[in-house]
Amino acid sequence: MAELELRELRKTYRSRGRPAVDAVRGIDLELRSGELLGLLGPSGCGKSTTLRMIAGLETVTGGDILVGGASVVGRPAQARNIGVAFENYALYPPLNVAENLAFGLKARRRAARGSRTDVARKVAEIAERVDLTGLLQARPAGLSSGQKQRVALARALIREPDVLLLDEPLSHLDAAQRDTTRRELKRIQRDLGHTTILVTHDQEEALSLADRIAVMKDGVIQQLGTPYEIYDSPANVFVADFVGEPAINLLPGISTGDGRARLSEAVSFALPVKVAEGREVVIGIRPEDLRLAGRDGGSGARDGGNGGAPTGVRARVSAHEPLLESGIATLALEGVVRPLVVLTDPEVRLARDERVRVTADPGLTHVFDAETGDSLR
Ligand SMILES: Nc1ncnc2c1ncn2[C@@H]1O[C@H](COP(=O)(O)OP(=O)(O)OP(=O)(O)O)[C@@H](O)[C@H]1O
Repeated sequence: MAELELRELRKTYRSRGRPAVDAVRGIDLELRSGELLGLLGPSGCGKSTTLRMIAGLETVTGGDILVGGASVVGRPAQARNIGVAFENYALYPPLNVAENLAFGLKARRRAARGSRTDVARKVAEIAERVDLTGLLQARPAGLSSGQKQRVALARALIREPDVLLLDEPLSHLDAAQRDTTRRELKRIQRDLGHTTILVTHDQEEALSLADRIAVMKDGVIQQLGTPYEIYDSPANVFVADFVGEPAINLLPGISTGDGRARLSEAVSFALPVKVAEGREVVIGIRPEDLRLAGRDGGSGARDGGNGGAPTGVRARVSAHEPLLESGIATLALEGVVRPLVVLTDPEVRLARDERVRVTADPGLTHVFDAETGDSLR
């Protein structure tokens, strides 16, 4: 049985004098027990609305939410046993860390008739787990962003929720803190085994933390899969473009019918699948999947070898930015409007206007229908 299940979940915001907004348009999701699912998408795609409906902070327009097989729709937030750690921490400034952690528990203790020592023991336990023991007497104002984040997480965890919801948990942290906190978050989630949804617009966060990722756009899940599936086999142009840094090259072309797509008179690339002649496509090639094959100006404008002739598509260097781990070259292809971005080895140095050749492995090339944007692989 799925620990958390969303069935055809919908939300339409209606406010007087303004057009209705379909924020979530019928999404289906099933989370296994202990799974961490990343809900990834651009601002306004409906991530927070989905999270708020699960938490019980927003009404549901249609569909169902099941926790442990039972519907929670209509139940107030306090009755759902769902832990939420919000982006803005929502800590109580006059209370110290221990009191902030105890706050949610105390309300429950009254209901469950738990003892005062139970609360103190739980606070100490969870503080130890998330490395807050030395800060229990501190007030929120005196904490760093990373520490506040850990308090917010601990407060969500202390109630031993069935489901944990994390809303942009790393967004206020600087790069160094983000790295450490990300690792800690993963460890804590693994250790405690909570079924978790992590909402983020940051692909790196989703790719590194999540067991599976649901990519969302305009209130619809575009693709659900493991980070590898999302990255290696994007379902459409949107997912391909949203996931990957630097972004995938997306180049319009026309299928020649013999396994290639023509981008211009001079340039064609091999396709991973056969596509009918004349069909308009978009070719997707990730910058790291392109190789510089040579630095001469000879003839031949096809990728792949053909009997000793120079291989690769001819290109001219528009810019090259050598970086520590790899460089980024921007190339111009003859007759092609869009630039081609290629990752280069760290030792490579390219001059502006230098002529090079570039090859793509058809096995790593993506092809999409130009009209629908859907993958044809
Ligand atoms: N209370 C509201 N009333 C009307 N429209 C709303 C309300 N809350 C959100 N929306 C709209 O619903 C859509 C989805 O918003 P939501 O906040 O869920 O997106 P999001 O993906 O979480 O974006 P962000 O990352 O910016 O928070 C947006 O078009 C937004 O403007």
